Amino acid sequence: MSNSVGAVIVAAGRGTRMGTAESKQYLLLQDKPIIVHTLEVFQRHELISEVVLVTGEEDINRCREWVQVYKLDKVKAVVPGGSERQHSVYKGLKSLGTEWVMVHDGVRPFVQASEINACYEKARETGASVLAVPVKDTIKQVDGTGKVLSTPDRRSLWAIQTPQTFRLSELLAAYDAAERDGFLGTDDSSLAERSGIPVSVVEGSYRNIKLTTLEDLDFAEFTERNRGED
Ligand SMILES: Nc1ccn([C@@H]2O[C@H](COP(=O)(O)OP(=O)(O)OP(=O)(O)O)[C@@H](O)[C@H]2O)c(=O)n1
Ligand SMILES: C[C@](O)(CO)[C@H](O)COP(=O)(O)O
Repeated sequence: MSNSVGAVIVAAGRGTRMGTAESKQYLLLQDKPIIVHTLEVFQRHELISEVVLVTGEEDINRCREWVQVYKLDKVKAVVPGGSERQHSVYKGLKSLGTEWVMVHDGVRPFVQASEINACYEKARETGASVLAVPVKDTIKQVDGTGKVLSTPDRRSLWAIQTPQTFRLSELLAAYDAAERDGFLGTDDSSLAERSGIPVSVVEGSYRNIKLTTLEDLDFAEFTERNRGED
């Protein structure tokens, strides 16, 4: 148990921005569902001892079948998610039994093994970590009418990805507090931050995109065809 590392892979979303009939995590990439590509990265990684997969209630059976077919024996549980990502993560966390947890989006299949190592090392060193990349564009804060309000200094802006790595007990406490306070965040770190957990960024790669809209699928096809093991 000491310093054991588990992963919660969330895949209970509907993929409305992708707009496909099939939920994006189940679309095929080189003949294999995207969620399987993601699970395989964690299955292969020597740090990871246990994986919890969170899916839609109606997808549990097919996901359990893929766990068998693709020999994903680190997947210890496939559990139903909730209406928001945060609710899905919370359910996954409650089914995990490791000291550390990496929360990862099921639709980020291009995370590298070396990035998982770097995230874990940073979390051990500083308390918690998130994989991230410096923003490439200039970012502006804009009001509801389209009026530009400010231009934050880009040097302090990072686009946040997953995995996000925490001590499981600390993240669960942060999730309990968020539920109590009715706080809804778009990532796990925002819940940890408000609980006073120090979180550090680990610089990752622009390839670790979250497959969100249709044009991301072209990138995914290209990247999967040219993927090498790191
Ligand atoms: N209720 C939810 C919502 C999202 N997710 C998961 O969280 C990850 C990131 O979410 P996002 O890309 O926003 O996925 P969707 O919610 O499916 O997309 P959309 O917002 O376009 O509907 C995805 O792997 C998604 O399946 C989840 O497990 N449960
Ligand atoms: C967690 C996340 O992937 C970090 O970029 C992101 O915040 C998820 O947000 P979404 O609203 O579910 O796309």
